[in-house]
Amino acid sequence: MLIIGIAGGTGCGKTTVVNKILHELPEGEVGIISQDSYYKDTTHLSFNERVKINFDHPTSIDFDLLINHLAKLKAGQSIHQPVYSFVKHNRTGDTIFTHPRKVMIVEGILILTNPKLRDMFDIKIFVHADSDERLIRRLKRDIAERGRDLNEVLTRYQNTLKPMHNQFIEPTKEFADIIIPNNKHNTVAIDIVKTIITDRL
Ligand SMILES: Nc1ncnc2c1ncn2[C@@H]1O[C@H](COP(=O)(O)OP(=O)(O)O)[C@@H](O)[C@H]1O
Ligand SMILES: O=c1ccn([C@@H]2O[C@H](COP(=O)(O)O)[C@@H](O)[C@H]2O)c(=O)[nH]1
Repeated sequence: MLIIGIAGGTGCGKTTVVNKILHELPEGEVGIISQDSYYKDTTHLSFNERVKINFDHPTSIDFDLLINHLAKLKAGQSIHQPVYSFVKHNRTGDTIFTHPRKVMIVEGILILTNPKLRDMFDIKIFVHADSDERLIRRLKRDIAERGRDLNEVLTRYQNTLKPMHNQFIEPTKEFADIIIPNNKHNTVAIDIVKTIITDRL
């Protein structure tokens, strides 16, 4: 199994890049693990308490479960990947039965911050987009898909996203084997990643 970690700040285009890689490789050979599925379970908290959580800090992620699940997949076992709701700020209680594949992609803003998880990746990729580009994309996406309004996204960006990005996410760029510039759609980079994956399989 080839395990690929894809990191980068919110809105840089990780999910988009992953979908393009998925599209380029034979069906059934690639599986996806999203870091977002591993936000800590917060069922014991009220909605108002959950809204106050810093979702851009490494402590918000259940890395033990994520590492445990990835190790199981590597050992050939299937897992029940939690499903996360950005609207509820919590796991839904549902799971996706995820089978081991030849290529497993793990994507998320904080996946390169954890040394144990980082060591499990055969290839580490960091997707880069400028902060203004990421903010614009995040605004559009969160309003359209995640039930947010303009004020909420901007306030969270200033108070949490920007400082957390600078403190935790941007520094993990140094661990990357490949940095994909993604201010614009980058088909050349996707082709290169596809070639590297195909060569390693
Ligand atoms: N290179 C790009 N150019 C323009 N828009 C993009 C690009 N990559 C992604 N997007 C858009 O930006 C938004 C955030 O992208 P997404 O892949 O969800 O980012 P991430 O998973 O890193 O948060 C989506 O609406 C997506 O369609
Ligand atoms: O309940 C939640 C959990 C996370 N977020 C935000 O999501 C992004 C990470 O997702 P991307 O797809 O990489 O953008 C992170 O910046 C969190 O702030 C949330 O809004 N609510």
